[in-house]
Amino acid sequence: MKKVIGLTGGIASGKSTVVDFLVSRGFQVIDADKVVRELQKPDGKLYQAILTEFGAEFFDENRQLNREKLGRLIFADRVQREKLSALQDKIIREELYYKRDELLSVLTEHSIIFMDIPLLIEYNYTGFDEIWLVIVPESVQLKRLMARNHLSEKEARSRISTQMSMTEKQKFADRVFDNSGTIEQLQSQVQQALEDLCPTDHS
Ligand SMILES: CC(C)(COP(=O)(O)OP(=O)(O)OC[C@H]1O[C@@H](n2cnc3c(N)ncnc32)[C@H](O)[C@@H]1O)[C@@H](O)C(=O)NCCC(=O)NCCS
Ligand SMILES: Nc1ncnc2c1ncn2[C@@H]1O[C@H](COP(=O)(O)OP(=O)(O)OP(=O)(O)O)[C@@H](O)[C@H]1O
Repeated sequence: MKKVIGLTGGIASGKSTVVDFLVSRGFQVIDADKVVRELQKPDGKLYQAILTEFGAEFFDENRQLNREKLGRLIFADRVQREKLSALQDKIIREELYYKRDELLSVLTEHSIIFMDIPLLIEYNYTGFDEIWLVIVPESVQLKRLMARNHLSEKEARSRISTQMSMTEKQKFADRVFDNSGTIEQLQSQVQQALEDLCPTDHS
């Protein structure tokens, strides 16, 4: 049987770090953030809608979306966040399911694919054999988010507060990975989960 695993977690929890490990192990991963970025390019399905609703000041001279500027706006303002979500959600969802079906159609029986979807739980994505969740204590999340995105503590806290808490997310997860330690410690938890999922492979 082919399996689809949904991977999720809060902002800067370590999903991409898990994805890097899965890819290094030869797994196919659909990365929602990357798919969204493709859709927001000038020839993508979201470009025109964002331009019309938010205006040219959110794009640079090469017609690339100024992600930092739009991010600053939407994470600080619930109304704008909902406006962006209403604009993008259906198209993102269709594209992710399309990519999943396309991938599944070319893979052999007993294949496993992963879908890294940050808002998987908040936005009610379905159709997974298992949901894997990466968690970190909020203090660690805050530190990593501030460092990665060059945000003030206030900005980082505000981004975290737009998402469901990790405690709440755990109720939906089949597997939980604690990323409060080193990357190697995270990888060994993922390795264990892979061995449980497909005992003969990837050991
Ligand atoms: C606002 C945008 C342009 C900012 O881009 P930027 O490159 O700075 O961030 P990136 O796309 O890498 O997202 C980083 C993280 O922010 C969080 N995040 C993104 N959008 C949202 C949102 N609407 N609500 C809560 N958290 C969000 C997620 O944890 C995501 O992994 C971009 O995040 C966006 O278009 N977001 C809306 C699309 C969306 O819902 N993305 C999540 C895929 S399910
Ligand atoms: N165990 C760890 N120790 C130290 N730094 C880490 C660890 N895991 C991840 N990081 C760093 O924390 C930041 C967030 O990790 P990562 O990008 O994997 O999270 P993410 O969940 O994919 O984030 P987002 O969804 O917001 O893009 C990155 O800068 C990453 O290098």
